[in-house]
Parts: sequence; C-alpha cells; structure tokens
Amino acid sequence: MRFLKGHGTENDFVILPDHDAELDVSATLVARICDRRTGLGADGVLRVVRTKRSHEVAGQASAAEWFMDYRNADGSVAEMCGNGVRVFARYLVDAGLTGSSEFAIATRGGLRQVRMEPNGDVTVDMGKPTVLGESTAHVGGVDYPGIRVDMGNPHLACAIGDPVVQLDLTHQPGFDIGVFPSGVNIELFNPVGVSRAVMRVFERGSGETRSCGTGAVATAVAAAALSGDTTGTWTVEVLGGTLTVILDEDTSYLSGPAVIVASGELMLAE
Ligand SMILES: N[C@@H](CCC[C@H](N)C(=O)O)C(=O)O
Repeated sequence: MRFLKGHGTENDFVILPDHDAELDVSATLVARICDRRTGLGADGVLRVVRTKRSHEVAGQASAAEWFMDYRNADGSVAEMCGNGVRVFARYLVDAGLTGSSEFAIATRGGLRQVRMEPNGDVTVDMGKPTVLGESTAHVGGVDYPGIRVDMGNPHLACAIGDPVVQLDLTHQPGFDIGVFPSGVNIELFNPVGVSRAVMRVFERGSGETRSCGTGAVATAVAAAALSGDTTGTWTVEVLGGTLTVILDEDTSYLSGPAVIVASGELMLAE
C-alpha cells in the first residue's frame, strides 16, 4: 500500500492514495497505521478518493474531484479536519492531481474551497462557525466553562486563566456526554495581547495533538466572543506553530503551512 506522510503545524497525517476506492481501510488498520511505536505514527489518516467513487459524498462530485476521507488515530471517522484538508490540498498539487491553485475538496462536513498561497501556505474556507451555547470541560480537577462551536465537527473552546502550558492533557478531559453524545474536541486557550491566543487541544479520537485547524477557528470564535466580537483576524499559537484565522460575516478562513515529508510502501495489512 503506497503512503505519504505530511503535516500542518505538526498535526501529522498518513495519506493513502486510493483514487478508485479499492482499498478496505478498516478502523483497525487505521489505528495500526497511526500507532507511533508499531506503525507509521500519525494523528490521523487522509484517504484520497475520487468523489464520484465514494457513496458518502457523491453529491459533491460536480464541484470537487477529490474526497478527503478523514479518520482519527483510533480509527473513528470525523466530518472535517482543517489541517488535514490543507495537507490534502498540498498532496493534490504536488502529485499533479489538480492544475489549479484554487479548488474545492469534498469532505463529510461539506465542500471546502482551498487556495495555495505564493509563500507556500494553504488557506481553506472553513465555512461559518455555528455557536451552539455553553458547556464545561473538566481538566485536572478544575471545571473550565467554554463555548460550543460546530465547525462541521464538534468543539468546546474554553478561555482559561491558568497558563495552558501547565495543563496535563495526557488523559481525556471530562465533558458533558449529554451535550456531546458523539464526543468533542476540546480547546483550552489563553488570550494574549490583541487578537492572539495560545491554544492546546485534546482531539476526539486522537488525544492531545500539536495543532488542530477546526479547533483554531473555534478558539478564534470563543476568543472574539470575550470582547463581544464576531469578526476579525486572529493568530492562534499551537504547540506545532502558528495558524491565522479570519472571521468574517459569512464565513471563516484558516491559513498556515502544510507540507509532505515522506512517501513509501506500507507493509501493514488487515
Ligand atoms: N486535527 C483536525 C481535526 C480532526 C478531527 C477531530 N479529531 C474530530 O474527531 O472531530 C483539524 O485540524 O481540524
């Protein structure tokens, strides 16, 4: 099985080209691939499939040639991945699978328009974040109130007074399962200066990761809300680098680096 490896601000992915949907990529296989000791190691898998060959998103085939079939490290399926879609775009361009610098990618969360920037960054139109109300995350014996944000996938973004560097995120933070029956990605952030936040994230299905694109947008939404804003340009510092989020009236944009670092032949099989 041919693979590539890439990352966006150190949110890392194994890319599996499966253009005609011929592979049987089970949850077990994904978990084995993502294992950092016995597999390749990654936060998730991006399976590259022609949209028209996928029964899940065939309705998007007229607008997007390629479908990002995203899986978390534990093998679970997610609707969207902001860094993943940027790395996916980088793969399509590098592999010559698109001739354009602006194109759409099909995801379970809907179409995402991407743009390759002259400086090598990749920008994605993430759609309009939906604020759903409030909830609470529980970390290290402390309850942190936050804002529920739907980015196609579920988020709980919490501004906290304690420095995020001090948090122990080796375990799943507590959350209200009644509010998030399918689980949730939890962002904890410190607002710093003007339109800047330092964020850590515990991702549903992957644990703590060094970056999360949908989480960065959710954090920008929650940080803006602290000052009563719904628009603006935000810098979100994550463990793996820096992401830029633009919130406007109608949508949101996520920008940052996305690179392919390796390719090869995978010997793992079912
Ligand atoms: N790292 C991603 C989010 C991946 C999906 C998430 N773990 C979920 O289950 O919703 C990003 O960059 O957005």
